[in-house]
Amino acid sequence: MDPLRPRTLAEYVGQEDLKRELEVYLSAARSRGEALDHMLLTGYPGLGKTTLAQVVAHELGVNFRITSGAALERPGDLAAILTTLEERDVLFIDEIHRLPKACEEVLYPAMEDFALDLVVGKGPGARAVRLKLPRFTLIGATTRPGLLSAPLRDRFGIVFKLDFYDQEALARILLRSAALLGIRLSEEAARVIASRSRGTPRIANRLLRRVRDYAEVKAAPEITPEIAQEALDLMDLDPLGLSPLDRRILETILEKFDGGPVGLSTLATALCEDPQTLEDIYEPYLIRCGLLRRTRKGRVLTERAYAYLKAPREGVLF
Ligand SMILES: Nc1ncnc2c1ncn2[C@@H]1O[C@H](COP(=O)(O)OP(=O)(O)OP(=O)(O)O)[C@@H](O)[C@H]1O
Ligand SMILES: [Mg+2]
Repeated sequence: MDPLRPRTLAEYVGQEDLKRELEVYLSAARSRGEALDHMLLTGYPGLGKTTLAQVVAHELGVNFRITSGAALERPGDLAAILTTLEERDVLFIDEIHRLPKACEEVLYPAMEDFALDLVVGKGPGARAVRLKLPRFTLIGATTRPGLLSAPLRDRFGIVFKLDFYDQEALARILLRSAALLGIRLSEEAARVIASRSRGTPRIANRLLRRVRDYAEVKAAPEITPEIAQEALDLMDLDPLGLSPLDRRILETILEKFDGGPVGLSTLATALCEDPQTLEDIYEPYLIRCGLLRRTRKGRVLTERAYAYLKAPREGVLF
């Protein structure tokens, strides 16, 4: 268990709009004594989807069952989980876009009618049996909502998209984590680490652990802004939190493709990286920083990227 994972909605930092809305649905479900409507969480890796699903179960005071679209191979795998759920439980399916079609079809009646359709027997004697399931809440999480089939997407009554966190929220997460880990971290130092965390709590917590290592080796009793800065410099993270690979992406588009547009797979080949990883892990933050744009023709560097790379833009003639 991740000791830094918030358990209650109050401990869950940031995502204020989402939390306000969720509060309403939680208290309505609680006061009616009903299961919460099915909920889909989308957002880039490390933004807190799994954490939020756990928080929901905790706030409802019900069991939290967790599985993943990649782990469910056959319909029977899913049926085995569904039949052990209790009334109002939360079933969390991570990476739900990876759920096989046959499992998805088991989910439709389960989500809609709280029923499990089974075929008993073989050949001409086979018959369909409908099992009643308890009313439960399915929470699906995905980094790639576009891959979900429409019938599945439409069965979620609540859909939330998690955003990147601002610096202030990340600094609060870092101060909370530091307190839990018994690390002395100044507020100023928290802001330094936050600024390089790519808007992502998981990265913030990871950087905190690395900075702590550095502080320990330097025998520093407290993480000051200077110590944090030195440790982050050592990791080769620049002021935007860009890693060497992020910079290589921008440089490659500039040097090999004249600033773009360049298609994802061509770019991935030039970088010797997996296109999926580029698209899911690296590009979103570059886009958020205003350094990269996705166009129909491919990826293009922005003015800001040119300034960042300190390369003069080819003369634009009017
Ligand atoms: N809102 C938050 N407040 C405080 N800490 C958070 C918050 N969101 C996430 N975290 C921290 O960041 C870590 C990553 O969160 P989590 O595992 O929930 O991300 P995720 O969106 O499920 O990522 P993935 O898509 O990679 O599964 C957690 O261990 C938790 O400690
Ligand atoms: Mg997760």
